[in-house]
Amino acid sequence: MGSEEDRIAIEKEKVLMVGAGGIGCELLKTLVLTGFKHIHLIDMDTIEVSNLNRQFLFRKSHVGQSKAKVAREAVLKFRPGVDIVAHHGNVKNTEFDIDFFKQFSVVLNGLDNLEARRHVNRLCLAAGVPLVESGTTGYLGQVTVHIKGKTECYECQPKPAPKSYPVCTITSTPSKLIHCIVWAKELALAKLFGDKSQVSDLDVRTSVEGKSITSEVENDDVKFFELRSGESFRQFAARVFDRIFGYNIEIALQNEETWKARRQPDPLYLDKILPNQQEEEGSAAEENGNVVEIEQHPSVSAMATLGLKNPQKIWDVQENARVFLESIQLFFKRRSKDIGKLVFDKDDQLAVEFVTAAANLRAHSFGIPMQSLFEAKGMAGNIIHAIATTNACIAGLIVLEALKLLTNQTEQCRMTYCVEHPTRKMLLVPVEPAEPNSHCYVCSETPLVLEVNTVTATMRDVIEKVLKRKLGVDSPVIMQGSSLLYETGDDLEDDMAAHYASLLNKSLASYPTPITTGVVLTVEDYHQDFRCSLHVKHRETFDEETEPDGILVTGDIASVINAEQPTLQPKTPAADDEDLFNKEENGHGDDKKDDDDDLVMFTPETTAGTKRKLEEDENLLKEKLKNHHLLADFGRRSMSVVVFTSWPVHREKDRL
Ligand SMILES: Nc1ncnc2c1ncn2[C@@H]1O[C@H](COP(=O)(O)OP(=O)(O)OP(=O)(O)O)[C@@H](O)[C@H]1O
Ligand SMILES: [Zn+2]
Repeated sequence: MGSEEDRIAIEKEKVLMVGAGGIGCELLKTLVLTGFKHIHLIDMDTIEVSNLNRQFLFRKSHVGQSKAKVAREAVLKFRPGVDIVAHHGNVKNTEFDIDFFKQFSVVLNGLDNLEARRHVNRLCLAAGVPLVESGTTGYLGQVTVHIKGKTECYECQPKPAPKSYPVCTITSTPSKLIHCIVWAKELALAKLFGDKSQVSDLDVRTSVEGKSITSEVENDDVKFFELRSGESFRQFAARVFDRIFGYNIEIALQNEETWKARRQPDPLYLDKILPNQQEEEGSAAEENGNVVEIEQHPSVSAMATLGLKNPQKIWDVQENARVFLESIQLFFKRRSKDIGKLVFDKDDQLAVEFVTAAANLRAHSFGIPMQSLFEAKGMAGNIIHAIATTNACIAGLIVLEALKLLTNQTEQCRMTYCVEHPTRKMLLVPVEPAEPNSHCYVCSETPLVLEVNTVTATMRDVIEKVLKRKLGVDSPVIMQGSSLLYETGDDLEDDMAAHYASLLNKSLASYPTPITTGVVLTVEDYHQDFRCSLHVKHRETFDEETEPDGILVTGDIASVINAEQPTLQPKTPAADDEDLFNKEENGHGDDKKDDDDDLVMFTPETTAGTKRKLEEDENLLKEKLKNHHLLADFGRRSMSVVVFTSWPVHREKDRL
């Protein structure tokens, strides 16, 4: 920072920080030490043990408390005079609306997921507040600056779509462990312990290609996965085991076509794998049957009760079977409050144990090598180990950019990329920000084309698969001309809510005014101050491999959403193939996982004409980055710089 004048100016500015995690802790400390005196801080999370190694404002005694509040208190201890307002909540909550954002001179993001980043981007655009956006993953990091009308917004550039897998690969023909992990996480775990009302187009029952499963069978299937009266937990677990690893595989084998060119899976039955073990073991043996309300233990572990100590050891089939049985029993005995609403969380030890065991058993059946819990957890949770030093560098860069913004030096602002190996002796590579992309559907309201089979797709499909998942819209209002087709909100009258709900499952073509080729839908989200128009185009068929959603959004964001993205992920200790880094498997992920999250992207041809510095560094940068697996297909597109967009979800967790 330059002059005394600047310093005094900074003291008056009010800034908003979003995220008090790895970057956020560093950022808050650096902000106050730089002289910022008015800071609002939003974080929705509470402190976990696994945060402590890098989120240095937190101590063991803080575990379970609000990150935002503890971070504030910790900083006030060494800078008591600073005015810090801590908000424990989701930045997407309606209390953080455009007016809330307008009170700040700049917004600084230290987030870990695409969904929240997009949301903050939209509010910053709406409020006209500049945004400094950041992300780290391992040694890599970036800080980007977004000023409405002057630079790209956060969404001007393509973000790689989360990896998705064809439904049939997951349900019928897995060939990699990640397919089995997706199956265990999204199907088996969800089916046994999740919200059964959630519609899923996947089922634990292995689907038989070419044969439709009748609703009667589906019904039977739902009942099958419920505890029967008089049945012990162990009997239930054993019944589920034989069904999903034995019977369902036998059914799948009946479809000879499927296995002509593939290795046939082996059905697994419990009496063959654990022939002498009919009884409960571990802690599950302490109580039997439908015992009610035993004390709930959120940290209960099947490994612990079975005496399996090393998370890096690959369990054999028997051990996987024992963990599978034990974890189901423990869920019923010690986690019964979670049953019916469980969602996979990488920090949930018992859920990770269940997923590891179920995935390994399925892998074994399909002749796929099994993995240790440590590796499986990394894959299921998309974990890349964080490095505190990278977070600290990135936080420093965020503050530098904020200072430039607040002292009228916006032309000095830079996007800065932190690389693993020096490029021209630089580990921090600065790039001049690009101008706004005139084809951006967020900041330029470019119309989009919605390609969909209007006879089979429903409005629910459009809302879930397109508006929420792909376009990041939270509370969509959908109009066709002047007719309102859908809206949400607490103030909605019951009869209107019922009316919209009744339409949700109707196909688009069967709407009162059919929604088919030529129709333009207008989508708005008032909270985000977002609007766009979707030009509907009926299309009969979609490629199951490349278009598993059966819906495409094209136009200028075609490359953003639908194109196959280069896989440029840095290697981590847990990685053995590209799938590891692509969360949101099979398109089923909730948005969180999304976490996730996008990884690396290129400046595509659509931005030709935008100004880019470092042109001369391009080749060098390419070479350097190639060396550590960052560039997969540099040749395919013309580009001037490599951009890491945002960061893979869940990072460092060394507590296994
Ligand atoms: N929508 C949101 N609203 C408010 N805070 C958010 C939102 N999404 C993410 N965050 C916060 O952003 C922070 C990101 O920090 P970080 O990447 O270090 O993640 P973490 O959850 O602390 O660590 P890990 O993912 O490795 O467990 C977290 O504290 C998280 O709670
Ligand atoms: Zn934009």
